[in-house]
Amino acid sequence: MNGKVNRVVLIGTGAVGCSYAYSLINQGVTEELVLIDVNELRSEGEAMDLNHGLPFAPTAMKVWNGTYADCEQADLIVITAGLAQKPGETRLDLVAKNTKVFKQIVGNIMKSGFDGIFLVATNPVDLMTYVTWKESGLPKERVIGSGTTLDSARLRYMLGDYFEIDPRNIHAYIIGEHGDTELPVWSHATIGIDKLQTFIEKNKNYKTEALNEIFENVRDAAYHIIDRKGATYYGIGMSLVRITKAILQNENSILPISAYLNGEYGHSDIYIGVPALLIVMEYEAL
Ligand SMILES: NC(=O)C1=CN([C@@H]2O[C@H](COP(=O)(O)OP(=O)(O)OC[C@H]3O[C@@H](n4cnc5c(N)ncnc54)[C@H](O)[C@@H]3O)[C@@H](O)[C@H]2O)C=CC1
Ligand SMILES: CC(=O)C(=O)O
Repeated sequence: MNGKVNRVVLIGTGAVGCSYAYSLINQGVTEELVLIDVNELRSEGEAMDLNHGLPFAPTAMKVWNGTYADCEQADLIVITAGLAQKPGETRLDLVAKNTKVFKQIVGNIMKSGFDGIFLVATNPVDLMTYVTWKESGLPKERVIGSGTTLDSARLRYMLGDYFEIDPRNIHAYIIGEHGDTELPVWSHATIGIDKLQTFIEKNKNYKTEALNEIFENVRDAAYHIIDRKGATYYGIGMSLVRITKAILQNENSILPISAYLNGEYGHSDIYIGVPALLIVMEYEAL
C-alpha cells in the first residue's frame, strides 16, 4: 500500500456523465471523483447534489467540481462531453463538432501533466477515441473507448428477456462500430454452458429466426430510446462504471471496448469495438 487514492476525472456532466457519476458513487468504485464541464455552474450543482448522497454511499469518497489542474493526479479520465444525437441524427453526424470540442478538452488535459488512462464515451465513440489518442500523444493502450460494451449489454438483456434467463448467465458480444454497422457474434454466444444454437435445439419453444429481430432491436436501441425520451444515459452510465472497475481494480477482465487495431481482424490504424483484455500494469520504483 502506497497510500495513493484512486482519482477519476469526469469531463462532461450532462446526462451520460451524471448517470456515470451516480452509478460510480453507488458502487463505491473510486475514492475521488472530479467533475469538469464547460458549464461550470452545472458541474458545481451536480457536485453539490452528489455530495449530499455520500452519507448513504458504500464507501468514503470525495467529489468536487474541479479544474483541468486536477487532471495531473488522475488515474482515469472519462470523457462524456460534447453533442448528443437528436431524433433523426446518426452518431456519425456528430463527428465534426465533437472533434472540435475534443481538441480543446484533450489539449487542456495534457497541459496539466496527466499521465493516466483515457476512457471515451462521446459519439461517434470509435472516432472520438482515435481523436483522443492522436491529440494526447499517449500510447494506444492508454486510450480506450466504451466501444460495444453497451451494445453487448443490450444484447445480453434482450436475449435474457427472450429465453427467460438471467442476462448475467448469458455471454454474447456485439463487435465493430458502436453504430449502424455493428454485428453480433452468434457463433460465440453461450447460455450457461450451452452454445446459443445448442440451447435453442434443446428448447423447442425458442426459434433461431427470433435472433435477427433481437439483433435489430439492439442495433437500433439508441434510436428507439431517443425517439421516446430524447437521450440514452443509464445503460451507458453503468457500462462506463463496469469498465472503470475493471481498470481501477485490476480485474484482468475481457470487455468489448473500443481498442486500437494493429492488424488484428485484418484492420489497422482504427479504434473499433472488439473484446479486449484490460490489463493494468503497476510499476514500482526500485
Ligand atoms: N458510447 C456510448 O455508448 C454512448 C455515448 N453517448 C454520447 O455521450 C455524449 C454525451 O451525451 P449526453 O450526456 O446525453 O449529452 P448532454 O448534452 O446531456 O451533456 C454533454 C455535456 O458536455 C458538456 N460540454 C460540451 N462542450 C464541452 C467542453 N468543451 N468542455 C467540457 N464540457 C463540455 C456540456 O456542457 C454538457 O453538460 C454524446 O456524444 C452522446 O452521443 C450517449 C449514450 C451512449
Ligand atoms: C446514444 C448511443 O450511442 C447509444 O445509446 O447507444
